[in-house]
Amino acid sequence: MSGPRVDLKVVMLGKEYVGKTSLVERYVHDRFLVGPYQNTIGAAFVAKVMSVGDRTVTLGIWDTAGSERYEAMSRIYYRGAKAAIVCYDLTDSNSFERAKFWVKELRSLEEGCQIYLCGTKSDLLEEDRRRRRVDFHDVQDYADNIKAQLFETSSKTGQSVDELFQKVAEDYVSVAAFQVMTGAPVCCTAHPTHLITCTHAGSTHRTPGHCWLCPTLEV
Ligand SMILES: Nc1nc2c(ncn2[C@@H]2O[C@H](COP(=O)(O)OP(=O)(O)OP(=O)(O)O)[C@@H](O)[C@H]2O)c(=O)[nH]1
Repeated sequence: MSGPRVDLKVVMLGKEYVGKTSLVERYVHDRFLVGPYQNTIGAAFVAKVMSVGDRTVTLGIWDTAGSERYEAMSRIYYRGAKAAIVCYDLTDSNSFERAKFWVKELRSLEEGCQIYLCGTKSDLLEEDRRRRRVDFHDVQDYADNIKAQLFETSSKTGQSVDELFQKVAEDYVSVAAFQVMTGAPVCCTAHPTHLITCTHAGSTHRTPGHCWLCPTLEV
């Protein structure tokens, strides 16, 4: 892959057991792990390089723990994220309430973060439509209201998983292109010392900010 490099921090949020880790596993390793459920502790990080047109995009994905016990930690991980994939389980209405909680929080604390709502485990509905507990049209209305995009995915079959992450990257690249045109700060790459190099209107300078590799550090 060639072309200008773009780094994009993405955070996965949502109630425990909704399938955040499985979504990342399917996208990054194209696999679905069977076996006993293992909850995420704190958060896990994985990077995936992909392309959008002539751009090389490195997605730095933070998979947070859904358990409310780790709620305070999740806040650390979404700081500076440019995209949040807020997951809920299509067969669990409570998980959608929890998704709304995260949306509210992101909207008030992380304004620059684009939100993607993701209804998970769609394969379970293929097996039995009556298992759906979150209505598609209700969520679509909600998504329109909060200016989010909506996907329904299955990590088991892979349905719409690549499309979701591809859209996240494409949206970010087009926002960055718009910022180049308007002269707004655009492309921040992590510096080894955790300082941020910011390319702004053609000149490169170091500026305070968050390192997408290390969300806890502020300089
Ligand atoms: N049928 C089906 N099961 C899924 C799917 N995605 C996840 N699961 C199952 O749901 C359970 C929870 O999945 P995880 O990916 O660990 O959920 P999580 O949201 O990361 O959970 P926490 O780490 O606790 O926040 C596991 O038993 C998965 O196998 C899916 O698309 N279809």
